[in-house]
Amino acid sequence: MGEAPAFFVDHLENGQQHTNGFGVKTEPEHRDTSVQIGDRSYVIGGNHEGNPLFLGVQIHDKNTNKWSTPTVLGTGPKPCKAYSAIVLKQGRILVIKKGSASDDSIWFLEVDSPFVREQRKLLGKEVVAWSKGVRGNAEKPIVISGPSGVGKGTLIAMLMKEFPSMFGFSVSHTTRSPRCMEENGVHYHFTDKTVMEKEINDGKFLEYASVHGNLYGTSIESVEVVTDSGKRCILDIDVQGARSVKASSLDAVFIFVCPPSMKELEDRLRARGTETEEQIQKRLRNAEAEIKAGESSGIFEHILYNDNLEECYKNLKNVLRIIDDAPVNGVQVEGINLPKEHTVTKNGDKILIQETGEATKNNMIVLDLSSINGGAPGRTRGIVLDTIGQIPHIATCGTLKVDGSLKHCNLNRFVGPKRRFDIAYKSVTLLEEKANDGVSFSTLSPPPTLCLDEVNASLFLCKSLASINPSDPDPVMAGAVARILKRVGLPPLGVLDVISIGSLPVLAYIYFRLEKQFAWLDEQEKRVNATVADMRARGIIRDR
Ligand SMILES: Nc1ncnc2c1ncn2[C@@H]1O[C@H](COP(=O)(O)OP(=O)(O)OP(=O)(O)O)[C@@H](O)[C@H]1O
Ligand SMILES: Nc1nc2c(ncn2[C@@H]2O[C@H](COP(=O)(O)O)[C@@H](O)[C@H]2O)c(=O)[nH]1
Repeated sequence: MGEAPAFFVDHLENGQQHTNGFGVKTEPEHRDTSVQIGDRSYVIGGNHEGNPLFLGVQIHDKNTNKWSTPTVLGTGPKPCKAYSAIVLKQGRILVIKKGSASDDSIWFLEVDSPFVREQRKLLGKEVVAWSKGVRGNAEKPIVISGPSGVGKGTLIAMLMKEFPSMFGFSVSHTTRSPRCMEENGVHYHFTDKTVMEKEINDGKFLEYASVHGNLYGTSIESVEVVTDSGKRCILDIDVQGARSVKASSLDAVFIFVCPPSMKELEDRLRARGTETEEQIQKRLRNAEAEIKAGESSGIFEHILYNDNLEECYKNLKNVLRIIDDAPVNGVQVEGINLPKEHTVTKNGDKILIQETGEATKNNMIVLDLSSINGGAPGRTRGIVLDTIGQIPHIATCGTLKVDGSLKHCNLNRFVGPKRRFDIAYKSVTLLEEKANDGVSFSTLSPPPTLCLDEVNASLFLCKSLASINPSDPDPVMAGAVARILKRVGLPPLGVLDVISIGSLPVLAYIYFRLEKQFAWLDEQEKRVNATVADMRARGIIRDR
């Protein structure tokens, strides 16, 4: 039997009032939240440097007893009245806005992620980064690189024309002059070198590089704008930029486009007629190094050869596994509003959000972070939210004989209302799933709430909503059972183990009430034993 309890209920008390000596502007009815990571406390609340549109973040260092305001990268959430915060792996804090609209409630504050560490080094100052949580099956952004004139822009234009609701283009910044047909804000954000350098220093760029003598860069905002519109973001950037994005947490698909030959590349550049002879020569010189890097740097998962345009476009669509013109990026199937007043409980990658307050309906929501990807800069994608209603997720429950300790509990046979199981230590076999065949089963468990009042120990077999990793018991069920326990005023439970019914993984939760009511239990057991004996005689259950 697994060691129990394996489940840690870790209620974070939020809404603490902080005196930080730093003058965080907090409205009286607004509550700050503080989380501790190592020697640092991160206080989230109020507004950032007096700007009412940006949620404030302050850091308190225990060692120096000093407060500091970090440079905040990415667009953060707007302030609201209160937050829940939970420390996640990899230097990230999950921040849930209380009482916010469903598409604005889940945020991640990166305080020591690889991206933040990199930016801290680059900018030489304290940095934190926000990324918004995007629900649903979000597709990865796409980075397309290749030498100038190979046809990247042409391929991207074809893709956006055929699938207008699926893809959005990340509009880069550049210090080069616009070409005659180019529009500011559409093809590029044309900018001045000093302005762009300042913005780079302020941490506004996901990546930037000097390309063919000009500065080019992707601002964090450009990527966010596309992602927020529900589209899959395409970045047309050079190999240096692709390298930077690869090192970031954008988690993109990287595609490199090669020309059939240098001669053909030169012909295309000349035919385009947008560069002077000197610029063409420079671009061609750079092309050789780019192609070499593109083919051998390990950055790119896919290399496409753009000889015949139609063919190359078809290959691009194959690589992107495009099926139809459905919106793909972070589109919510249904909006689940998080309760205004709630507590959060963390177990592995799952966060249980339990409604609290006077008018509570006892709703519970599970925020599954096991499939998240991306992060700052940009969005954290792949969040799954599920609601848990009342008890029905507890499929079956029954009593078990306990000889005093969890380690020695003896799981005998258990008969459910319409199912028959053969329960042995750590395994449950579903014998039959139809009605009782005339065998009069006594269901050991009345509805769970009653059951808890009347027995000294109960085993709950809980159907899992999703597949269960044995080393990561599902907090959904733990939460559901915890709620029942709370209702009947009983202390927390321990997770017994993950077992399986056929191929269906279930969690077995055990509750001990080491006092009284043994008589009832004994009576129930007698009934069960009689039933089991009857079933064995009829060959319905078998011995293990
Ligand atoms: N397969 C192809 N065969 C012939 N011409 C092509 C092909 N693909 C693109 N072209 C042409 O080559 C020229 C360069 O293409 P495009 O502007 O798309 O290149 P690019 O890779 O985006 O260049 P840059 O990096 O400079 O923006 C365009 O005139 C385009 O019409
Ligand atoms: N690193 C980045 N490279 C970029 C970006 N936007 C465009 N580019 C690359 O620059 C060259 C030249 O572009 P052109 O429009 O002047 O022909 C091309 O290879 C682009 O891929 C950027 O934001 N970052």
